[in-house]
Amino acid sequence: MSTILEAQGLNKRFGAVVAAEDINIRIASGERVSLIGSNGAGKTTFVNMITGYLKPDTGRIMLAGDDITPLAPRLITRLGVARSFQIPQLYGDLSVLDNMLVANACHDHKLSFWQPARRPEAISRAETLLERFRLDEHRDRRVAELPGGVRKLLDIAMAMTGRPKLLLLDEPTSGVSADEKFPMMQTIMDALGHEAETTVLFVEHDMDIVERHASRVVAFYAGRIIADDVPSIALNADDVRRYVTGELLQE
Ligand SMILES: Nc1ncnc2c1ncn2[C@@H]1O[C@H](COP(=O)(O)OP(=O)(O)OP(=O)(O)O)[C@@H](O)[C@H]1O
Repeated sequence: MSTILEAQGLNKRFGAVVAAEDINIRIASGERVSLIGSNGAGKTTFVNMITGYLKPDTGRIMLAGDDITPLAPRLITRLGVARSFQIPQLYGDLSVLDNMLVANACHDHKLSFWQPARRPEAISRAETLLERFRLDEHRDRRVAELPGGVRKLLDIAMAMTGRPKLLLLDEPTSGVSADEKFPMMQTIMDALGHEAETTVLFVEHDMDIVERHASRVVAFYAGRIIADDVPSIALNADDVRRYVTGELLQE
């Protein structure tokens, strides 16, 4: 498998806080990688450095062999890195379909008088994604009227309109009830299963979800990677049980 993302020696400090310390990681195309770690461990800092919202103090980030470290976030998005947010960034007054079409047009840079968002091929791609994310029944509803879980699914479906090489999900099921959480994650992973060219990195606190849906786990503590392996090994590592799941007492 070809390497889609490579981080080389990333360091990031905020004053005295070490948010990333010598992060080295290579991710192959098609992997489903879960980023785990307690609050403040450095997961979001890592995600923000990949998307360009934060620049590392030292180190490099390569996307499909190209150095993206100095690039602005919108250029990194254009090269194929998409993300969803803990709090979805949606247009409440527009319909679900129109949110999809705006996301698609923003990705294509084709939103203009001459290239309206409602092009047949854009509508067809949007409808396919809505179906895969089980959002088709909501197609014509105003986003402001939708429950939180549905909005989260829409946010991820919107991120997929441009067929990204790399999709970053920040706690996709946070804020969703325990009953909804597992079916929702299943829907997300089933939908992403149709997009074989997209590699997925997801931040997750629920270890049952990690075990079920990740092909690889990268665990952070105090800005460092303390485990990087398949779930059955990473989740049983002493440092992970000590600093992430709390199963062992901290020394
Ligand atoms: N913009 C910032 N300014 C100052 N400190 C920051 C900033 N962003 C992150 N930090 C600090 O860097 C450390 C790592 O934070 P980060 O948000 O990456 O952790 P996290 O693993 O994503 O945690 P959580 O699970 O709570 O989201 C924390 O100590 C945090 O307070």
